[in-house]
Amino acid sequence: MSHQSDLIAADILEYLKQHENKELLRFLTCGNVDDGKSTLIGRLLFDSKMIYEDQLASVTKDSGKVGTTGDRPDLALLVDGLQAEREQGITIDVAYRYFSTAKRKFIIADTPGHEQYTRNMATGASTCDLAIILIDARYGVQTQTKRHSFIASLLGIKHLVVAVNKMDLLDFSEERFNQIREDYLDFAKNLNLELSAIHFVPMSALDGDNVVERSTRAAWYTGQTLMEILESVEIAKDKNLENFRLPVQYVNRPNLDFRGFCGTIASGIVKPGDTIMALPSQKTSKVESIVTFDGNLEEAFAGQAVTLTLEDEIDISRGDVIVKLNDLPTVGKKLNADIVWMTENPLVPGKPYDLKFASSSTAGTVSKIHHLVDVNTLEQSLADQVNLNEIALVEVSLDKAVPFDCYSRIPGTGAFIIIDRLSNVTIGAGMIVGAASASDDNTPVTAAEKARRFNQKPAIIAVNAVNAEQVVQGLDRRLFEMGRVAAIASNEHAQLLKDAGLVVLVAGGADGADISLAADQESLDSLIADLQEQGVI
Ligand SMILES: Nc1nc2c(ncn2[C@@H]2O[C@H](COP(=O)(O)OP(=O)(O)OP(=O)(O)O)[C@@H](O)[C@H]2O)c(=O)[nH]1
Repeated sequence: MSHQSDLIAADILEYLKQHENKELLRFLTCGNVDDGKSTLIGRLLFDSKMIYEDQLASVTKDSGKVGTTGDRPDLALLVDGLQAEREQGITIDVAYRYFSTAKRKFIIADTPGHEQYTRNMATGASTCDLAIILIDARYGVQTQTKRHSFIASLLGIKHLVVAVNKMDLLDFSEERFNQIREDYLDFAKNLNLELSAIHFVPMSALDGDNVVERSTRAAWYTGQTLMEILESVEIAKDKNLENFRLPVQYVNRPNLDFRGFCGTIASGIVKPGDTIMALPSQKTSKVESIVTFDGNLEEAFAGQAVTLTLEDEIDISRGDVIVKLNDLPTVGKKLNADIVWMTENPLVPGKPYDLKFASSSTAGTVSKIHHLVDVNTLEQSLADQVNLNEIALVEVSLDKAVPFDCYSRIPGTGAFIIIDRLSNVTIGAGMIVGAASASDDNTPVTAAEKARRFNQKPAIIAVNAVNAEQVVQGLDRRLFEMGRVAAIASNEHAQLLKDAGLVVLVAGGADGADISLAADQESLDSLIADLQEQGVI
């Protein structure tokens, strides 16, 4: 639903244009049962005039019968459609509500509390920019508050609003508010959160103090109201514009003359002329054009849905990732990740699962549980299995090497889901912490460390032989196994790679080949020995 605007009557096209260009903020609300979550959402909608009159009339009528607010409309009933379904036992993991104000568009992820909280919250939070953590001012920071905050930090939510609610019951005591803020900050310093990005707001969702309208009862509070925060918190700079990653969702080939790779840019910026590499094939080319519905773009960045066309006919399929040549993700078979377990059957090390990454799917196992994290106390403990709603740091071993990033840097290519092979249901979600090397399996190797190593001694293989594809596939595997990333390039791009300061070996073929090789194991071994001798790998 959208706010009322005079422009709707005066110039509907202009209104629609403005609306389309408004920034979208996704947030989620979390709190204990009865902290006032439904009342708060109802109040946000009501005070921003996003309730239709007939809805209000019906809520007012129902309030007398089933509400908890006497003869005032019980705004919690606005959020009741969901509740009714819950009571009928229909499982709804996350409900999304949409609204807009003159400044922004909003999506609220509303997750039911109760026993399955971790799973639900992880699902709702994974795409959110901001989380509202509700605290009942009478009870202060509770175990649940800590749990929600931990999950929010794990999922990389950058902005938190701690809504200290029901302040009307405590006469808007400044002292109580400050105490809660201190308690919360004391706990939050152990989390991966920027403390200065945490907002605290004293409010009464029931009476509307500091939700949309400024409270007259808390004159001591000079900060923003909740709505002011939601409308102004800076989220544009949360986007990673440094590391280009385009997971390919679809290959558009309407006729023989056009081949475009479509997807939503997970991070970074791309321009025509950029040299790119497709993973896992490691073929390189240059961006020819960035095509969108509204015409070609001079550049595109994180969050935009685009179609790239390339200068060369290279083979890229759905599930591949397009990256820039000078900024590659880690490619490997072992990684460390925080995982949230989402099903009754516990996670057991060694059991085969299917794992789905932004770019590709593969079979694999959890090879080691480093430790469980108690979501309430943040304490770590050893365990031989992970149960429903538990969170653990684990090592994952994959059947084939996949490209990946650290979740904290690039969530789009730093997350994966674990799928049950029989039921095809998602049973876990993982946030990648870094690569895990086979030789040093106790110490996580971060993606940055891996990149550093890679940059020191890159091994780029350029090929033009007829059977080179086959050869390089074998070579790739060996290089991956040795913890090195190799790249395949056409000869044309070999020069580009050289210009970029990378080591280039031209394998096979005639023109100017440094090394020629055939597709047999012996040649492969000798090539590897050569590379090792030269210190390339
Ligand atoms: N005094 C006071 N009561 C409030 C306030 N906010 C909510 N309440 C009351 O607290 C009770 C619980 O509110 P809800 O909004 O239903 O709480 P909830 O967190 O959504 O609870 P669940 O939907 O059960 O998860 C209701 O009786 C509300 O009227 C507030 O700011 N002040």
